[in-house]
Amino acid sequence: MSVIIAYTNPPEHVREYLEAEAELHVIRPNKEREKFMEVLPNAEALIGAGLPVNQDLLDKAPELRVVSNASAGVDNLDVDLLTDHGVVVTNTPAAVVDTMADTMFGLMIGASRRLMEMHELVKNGEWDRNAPKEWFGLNVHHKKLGIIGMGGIGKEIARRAKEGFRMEVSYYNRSRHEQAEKETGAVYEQLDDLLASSDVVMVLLPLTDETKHMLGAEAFRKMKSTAVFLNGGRGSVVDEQALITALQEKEIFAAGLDVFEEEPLPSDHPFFTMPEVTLLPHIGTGTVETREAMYMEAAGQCIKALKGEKPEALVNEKVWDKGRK
Ligand SMILES: NC(=O)C1=CN([C@@H]2O[C@H](COP(=O)(O)OP(=O)(O)OC[C@H]3O[C@@H](n4cnc5c(N)ncnc54)[C@H](OP(=O)(O)O)[C@@H]3O)[C@@H](O)[C@H]2O)C=CC1
Ligand SMILES: O=CC(=O)O
Repeated sequence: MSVIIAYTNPPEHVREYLEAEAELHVIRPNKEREKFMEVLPNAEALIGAGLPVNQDLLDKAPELRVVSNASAGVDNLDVDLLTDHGVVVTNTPAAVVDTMADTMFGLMIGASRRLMEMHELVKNGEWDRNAPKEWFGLNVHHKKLGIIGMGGIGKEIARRAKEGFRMEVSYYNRSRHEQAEKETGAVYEQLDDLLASSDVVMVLLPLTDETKHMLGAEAFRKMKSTAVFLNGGRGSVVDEQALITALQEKEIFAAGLDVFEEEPLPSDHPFFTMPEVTLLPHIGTGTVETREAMYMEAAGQCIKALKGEKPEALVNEKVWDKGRK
């Protein structure tokens, strides 16, 4: 079995695991184009994060049977196309959950309490008096959290918000998840109701044709003027220009973002001059332990699929029942 891992320096135990199971090629496709093109024709599996896999790549990889994304999001892949070609797609939903929940709480407190603004102010030597009221933020505890996208991450956040922060939690999702409601105490609401009543609106949606720009001007107009808006899903789920306008017009209080329509952010982006926006560099899962766990999960799922065993994190269920290569 020939496996490509598209990564600069995979963790040693991941490399050892894969080498014991397959002929492994460690390649950075963008930097080692020639080497990548050389091994693609025989590659049966591709492990990577954010690597676009489209018709062009498929044409060059006729033996490809598995694409294992070392991320929860799969918007870099044309999943329908891969399914049509009988290629199994997997991702890493288990490894990301807890660290993403940590990140979102960091963003929630950071944006609500204006922590980054205060940090800059102290570092700039502007703390020369008792903190005046103009520096105050908003409470998080006992407030209402509205989660949009009640998947693995949303569920963990709901649980912690209820138990740890004593928040009232509601959620909006494509389908209602009664089991998650029982487990976390979160309540299902229609999107408009959630937007109008939440103190913190948190987006954890995947990017798909349906979710692109799902949160736009109309959504921001419905929110409280004290609302804090957070996005940890994908940048393009939000109409960024509409968010900028909503913040400038003070339709909402603040925003905390880990993901953007264009990444990295272009140097002239309006967010850079907006103190009410807390920015992270798409680092929701960026801890040493979790990145390693993501690559290990991706490697495990990949080898399982190559051996014909059904992976737990199968993205394209359809391919398993019919026409898998
Ligand atoms: N910032 C970062 O570093 C990270 C970002 N992410 C992002 O977070 C996303 C969510 O991750 P995760 O919780 O693991 O994913 P899940 O697949 O577990 O959850 C996604 C949820 O979104 C819901 N959903 C999908 N489409 C719609 C829609 N059109 N309208 C309403 N709800 C919808 C799904 O509903 P249903 O149950 O009906 O399918 C599901 O409950 C990832 O796809 C990724 O983009 C993930 C990890 C790290
Ligand atoms: O953005 C990261 C992911 O896991 O998805």
